[in-house]
Amino acid sequence: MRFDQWRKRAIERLCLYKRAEYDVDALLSFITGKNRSYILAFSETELRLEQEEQLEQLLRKRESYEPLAYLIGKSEFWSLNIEVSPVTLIPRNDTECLVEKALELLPNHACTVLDLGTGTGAIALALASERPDCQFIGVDYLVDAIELASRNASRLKIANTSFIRGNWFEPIQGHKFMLIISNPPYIDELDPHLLEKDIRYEPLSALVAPEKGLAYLRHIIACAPDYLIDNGWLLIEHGWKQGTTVRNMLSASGFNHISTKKDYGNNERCSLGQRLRILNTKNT
Ligand SMILES: C[S@@+](CC[C@H](N)C(=O)[O-])C[C@H]1O[C@@H](n2cnc3c(N)ncnc32)[C@H](O)[C@@H]1O
Repeated sequence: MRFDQWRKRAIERLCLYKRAEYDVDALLSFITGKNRSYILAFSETELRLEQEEQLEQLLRKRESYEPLAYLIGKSEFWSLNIEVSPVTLIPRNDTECLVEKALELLPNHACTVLDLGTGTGAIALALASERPDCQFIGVDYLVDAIELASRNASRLKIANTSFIRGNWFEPIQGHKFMLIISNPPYIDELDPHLLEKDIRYEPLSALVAPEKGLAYLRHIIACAPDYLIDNGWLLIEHGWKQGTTVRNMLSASGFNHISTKKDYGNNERCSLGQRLRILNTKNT
């Protein structure tokens, strides 16, 4: 079968998807090793039999909503080509608003940043690519995620990152950071969206938190002041309905200059607060 014939049939089969054409071209590109321009320009090229078989298998998986990123093993985040795997979350476009905000918060001089629940390393790598003068440490409790993030760093040749396995702050005891950034799991385990289409394939370990989705947000916000230098910032992603609760948590932990940033869909997506210098008011 020719490229154009396979394309046409595959687009028809994925017609219920918003991005059917994009997905079909990505699969074709993944199997043939040719980019989209080549596929369109040389549309009469014949597929080999084994390529047709591989494409059929992938198309069936995509028809069952298996995410494209898992099928082709990569996803784009902040213009970086990130390797992904089902051990952790596929980086979301909305998370790029944390990267934007973090770049505004970072001072002009070199400093150290902690990315908690780093997954693929997407946030740390995006920031590190923009700020080669700073150091970025990513923590995740899954060894597979740490290996994935480290592979991404070496493939992208981003040297100012390191990835450590551990439970939230446990592996960085005694260290302090200018910025702590985190996209922790924050979905309530009873949220019906977890049963929907593509999201069913992503690991619950990256999505779900106890206490109606709030447990890890609460833990990170409560502990962060001990790991921030004076005037350092905490920037944390949360669900679009969790903004008020997260702002209250930040306030209860003594943060100042608390605010919330909306994502590209105009939903509250991340909140931030600054740990101001604790002044010693006693006259000694
Ligand atoms: C929502 S994903 C975020 C991944 C990545 N930062 C991103 O934005 O695409 C949350 C990540 O937190 C990690 N995680 C869950 N519990 C953790 C814990 N107790 N300590 C450290 N990381 C944890 C998960 O393995 C997962 O990779």
